Amino acid sequence: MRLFTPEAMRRADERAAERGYPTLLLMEWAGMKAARVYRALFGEAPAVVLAGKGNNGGDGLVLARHLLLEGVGVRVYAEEGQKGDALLALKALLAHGVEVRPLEEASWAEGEVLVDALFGTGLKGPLMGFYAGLVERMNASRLPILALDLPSGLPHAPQVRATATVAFGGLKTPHLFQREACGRLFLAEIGLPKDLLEDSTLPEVATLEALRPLLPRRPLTAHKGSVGRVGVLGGYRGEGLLYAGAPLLAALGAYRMGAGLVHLVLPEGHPPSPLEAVFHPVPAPSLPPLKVEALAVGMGGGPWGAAWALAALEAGLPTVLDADALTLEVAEAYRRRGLPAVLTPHAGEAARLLGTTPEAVAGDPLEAARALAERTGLTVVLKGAPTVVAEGDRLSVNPTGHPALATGGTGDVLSGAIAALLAAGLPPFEAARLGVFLHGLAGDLLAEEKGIGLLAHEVAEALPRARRLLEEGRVPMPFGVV
Ligand SMILES: NC(=O)C1=CN([C@@H]2O[C@H](COP(=O)(O)OP(=O)(O)OC[C@H]3O[C@@H](n4cnc5c(N)ncnc54)[C@H](O)[C@@H]3O)[C@@H](O)[C@H]2O)[C@H](O)CC1
Ligand SMILES: [K+]
Repeated sequence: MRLFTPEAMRRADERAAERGYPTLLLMEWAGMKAARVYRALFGEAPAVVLAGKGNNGGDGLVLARHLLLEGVGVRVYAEEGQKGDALLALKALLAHGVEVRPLEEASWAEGEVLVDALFGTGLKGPLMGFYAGLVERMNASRLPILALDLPSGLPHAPQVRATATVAFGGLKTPHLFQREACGRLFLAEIGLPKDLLEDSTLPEVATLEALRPLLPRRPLTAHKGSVGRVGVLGGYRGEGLLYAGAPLLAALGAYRMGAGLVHLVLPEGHPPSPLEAVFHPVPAPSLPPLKVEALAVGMGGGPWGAAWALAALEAGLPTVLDADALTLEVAEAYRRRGLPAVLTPHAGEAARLLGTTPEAVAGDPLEAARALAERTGLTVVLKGAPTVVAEGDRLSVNPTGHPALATGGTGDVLSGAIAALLAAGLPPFEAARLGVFLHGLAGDLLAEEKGIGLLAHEVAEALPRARRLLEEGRVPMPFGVV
């Protein structure tokens, strides 16, 4: 599945029109499907439709007609000046004898549901004046709001804070990156030809269908040396012992993602855990002989982070570079050796590597991940909500994951999990997408059971369940499809 920018969606629309597809049909399906979602969420509750003069407003006028036909009370306030399909939608509604009042008179009462059909993908710049005021009044009303296509105002502020949003045709960037404003998310298929939705120049939204075939198969004859062994190099022994748990959590992540054996290379005196690992205490960052197929490097390394990474380079293996191993010098060394390496920065680390601010990275994570992949020539996992995976000109946005994952050590578990998939033979882009998806799903499963307050080792423990759900094709979609 692809992630659209408003421009890309408009392009798909235009190409359908060029082929002779009547765009009024798209609007009819959009309004009809949105009315279906409305009924499922709000039943018989009366609607107040607030419609702009563009096609987003047109969708709202179609929805109003469908609700009316189903016997739901509807009051419509619309801006003047409809053209094209939106004008036809207005005429169809008026033919039913509905009174359409000026938007300036919009008011509502307890028990009603607001339908936000003010602006969709055609919005240019932030809302001001009357529209900003209207959106603020809608949000202050405390009534449920169903947003059509996009909560009006997105991607800027102010914006409608919707109870639910129905995306038409495809998900657009704000649906995943400004999720909070969207409430419950639904994706409505509106009849666009499928090939127009499969534009390979657009980022991917990672789905069950795309990731399931990547899961490494485990034959009956498997043994611990045949399913992928991982080496974890990290930890620091100097002034204080920082993040002593980090490499141990990476080892857990690797084991729970199916590694046959995990070797832990740690500073002498480091607590040895988990019991299942093979320990290699060393006085300073170095690479003992290891029989492994992939490495995870840097966790808890502190001032030793880059030294661990440069020592690990000699193994010539696929490697996950995390935390303190994330420097431009290290990335350049891996690129020059032509080694498949996966960098796993959060926004702060990515900003440091790109020479910008964490706010700039958080403001456009797709672009930041792409730029970092270009700058380093490596695979980048930019951790966030949502996490973005970038390699060359490929971008993948991960739809799983829960705010409960925002806790110490979950990133270390992720690095170990990706290393296990590299060790099992997956190429870096595939290992990263699959690891990120399952790690997020493990968080979703746990958060549903326990709520906020997860521990990173519990996320590792939930990885096998996430993997099984994916294997069986039973991963719940993070959005409804109508
Ligand atoms: N996905 C699809 O294939 C389909 C989507 N549909 C819907 O159409 C809208 C996009 O419609 P468009 O007419 O291009 O734009 P809008 O309705 O979002 O708004 C245009 C309207 O707004 C004015 N405007 C722009 N910026 C501002 C601003 N900052 N302040 C005030 N006014 C502004 C502009 O002048 C226009 O008048 C899409 O989201 C879907 O909902 C189709 O229905 C079917 C196919
Ligand atoms: K809208």
